[in-house]
Amino acid sequence: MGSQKDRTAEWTFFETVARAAFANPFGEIRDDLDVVIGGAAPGSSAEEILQAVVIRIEQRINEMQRKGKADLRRYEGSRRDVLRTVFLFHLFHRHTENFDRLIQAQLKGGDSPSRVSFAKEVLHGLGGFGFIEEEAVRFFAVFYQLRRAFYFIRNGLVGGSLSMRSLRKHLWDCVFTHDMRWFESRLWDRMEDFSVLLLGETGTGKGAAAAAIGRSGFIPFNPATNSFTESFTRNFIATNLSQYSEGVLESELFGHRKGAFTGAVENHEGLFSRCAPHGVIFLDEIGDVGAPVQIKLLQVLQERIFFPVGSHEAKRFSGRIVAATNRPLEDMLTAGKFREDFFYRLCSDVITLPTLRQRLQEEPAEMDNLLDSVLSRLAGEASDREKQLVKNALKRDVGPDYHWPGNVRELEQAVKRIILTGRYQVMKGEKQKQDAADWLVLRMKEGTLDAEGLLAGYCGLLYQHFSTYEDVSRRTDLDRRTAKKYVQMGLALLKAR
Ligand SMILES: Nc1ncnc2c1ncn2[C@@H]1O[C@H](COP(=O)(O)OP(=O)(O)OP(=O)(O)O)[C@@H](O)[C@H]1O
Repeated sequence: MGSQKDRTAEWTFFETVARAAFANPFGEIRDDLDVVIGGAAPGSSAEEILQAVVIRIEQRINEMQRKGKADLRRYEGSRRDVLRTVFLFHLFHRHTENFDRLIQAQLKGGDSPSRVSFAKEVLHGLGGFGFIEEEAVRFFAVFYQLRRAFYFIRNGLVGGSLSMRSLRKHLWDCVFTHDMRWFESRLWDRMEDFSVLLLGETGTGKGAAAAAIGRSGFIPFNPATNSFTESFTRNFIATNLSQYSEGVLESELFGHRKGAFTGAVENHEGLFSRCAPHGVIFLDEIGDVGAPVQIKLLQVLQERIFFPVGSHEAKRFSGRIVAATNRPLEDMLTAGKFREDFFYRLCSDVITLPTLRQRLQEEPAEMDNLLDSVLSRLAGEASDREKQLVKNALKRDVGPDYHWPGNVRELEQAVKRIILTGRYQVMKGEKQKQDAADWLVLRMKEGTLDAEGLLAGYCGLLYQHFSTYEDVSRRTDLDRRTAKKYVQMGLALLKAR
C-alpha cells in the first residue's frame, strides 16, 4: 500500500469498520456494513458474512503490524478515534467464542464469578495496540457485556418475524442506548437510571426480555483475581408482585427490621438490598401493586433510596428497574389504579412484546423457529422425525388459524403435552371463543351480515374476551347502555350459529 489512493481506500475501510462497530448488531445498517466490509458473496449466511468481515480486518491489521503502524500512540484526533474502535472491534471478534464459553460456564457455575482463562491474552493484545491498562481493563468488561447482551437477546428471543427482529434491536438499545458512542464515552456505568416498562399479553416473553436486559449489565473486571466482580446470574432478580399480599410485599421488596411488626423476629433483607450494583430488579405484574408500594417505588426511582419496614435508616439502591404488566396500561391510568407520576418515572422506555398470532401473521416460518427452540430446550436437539410429529399434531389439533391466547408459554405447554400424549386439546372455553370469532369472520367474508348484526357480533366477541360492558363500551366508543344492548344481541347471535 504505497499510493495516496491506496491510503484513502484503507482509511475508508477503517471508517466503515468503525461505523459497523457502533451499529446495533440486530439492525439492518450493521448487516449492510458487514457485507461492504467483508465482501461476502451474495446469498452467504450470517455466519459466513461475519467470518469474511473478521478475516478482512485481521489482514489489514496484520499488514499495519508488519509496518509497525498498529499502535494508537502514533495517531491523534479523528484517526486515533477510528483506529481505536477498529482495534477494539478486531480483538472483540477474535474472542467471541471464548466469551461464549465463559457465559456457558457461568450459567453452570451459578453465583460465584467464574475464572477467566483468556483475560491476559486480551489485555496484552489491547496493551500492544497502545491502550493504557486502565482503559484495557474497562474495555475487556465492555466486551463481556456486549457478548452477553448478544447471547441472551439472540437465544432468549428467537423468531425471524419483523416484530421479533425489531424487538431484539430495541432490547439492544435498552442496554447500550441507540448511540453506542454515547454509551461508550459516558453512560456505560449509568444505565441504572433508565428504567424500562415491558407491556404485552401473558406468555409473550416479557420475562425473557427482562432477563436479557438483566444479564447484560456492566460488570467490572478485576485483574488481581482474574475474574469479573460479579456473576451475571446474581445481576438479575425477578419477582412476581401479584403473589404477595400488600403487607408482605413491602417487606419482600424493601426488607424489615426485627420487631417492625408481629412476627418480625429477625431483620430481613429485601430484594432491593440484595441486588448487585449494576444489577436489574424485574418487577413482574407491576399493574397489581397498590398505591402505598407505588409511592415507595417512586421514591426508589427518584431518589434512589428506600427504607426497610420499621426503619428510619435510608438505604441506597444502585441497580436498574425493569417492570412488566400484561394489563392494558391506558385503562389502568384512566381508572386511577396506576399513579401517573409513578408511570412516567418507570418508563424511560416502553417496549411492547408482540403476540404470537401477530408474529405468525407476519411470518409463517416463525412457528418452525419457535418449535426448534422450544424442542431443543425441552429435549435437547430434536430429530426431524420428532419435529414433524409435533408439527403434525399441532396442525391436526389446533389448525393454522388458532389465535394462541397464551402465546409462547402456551406453545411450550402444547409441545410438552404432545410429547407426553401425542395430542394438544385446546381448552374448551378458548376453543369456543375462537370458533365464534371464526364464524363471524366467515359471515363477513360471505357478506351475509347487516350492519347491526356486524356490530352485535363484534360486541359479543369483545364481551366474551373482556367480560365487562365497560370494556366493550370503551373499545367501541358506544355508551354503556347501547354497548350492553349490542352485547346481548351479539351473544344470542353467536349462540344460535
Ligand atoms: N421469542 C421467544 N423465543 C423463545 N422463547 C420465548 C419467546 N418468547 C417467550 N418465550 C418463552 O416463553 C415462556 C413464557 O415467556 P415469559 O415468561 O417471558 O412471558 P411473560 O410475557 O413474562 O408472561 P406473563 O405475563 O404471564 O408473566 C418462557 O419460557 C420464555 O422463555
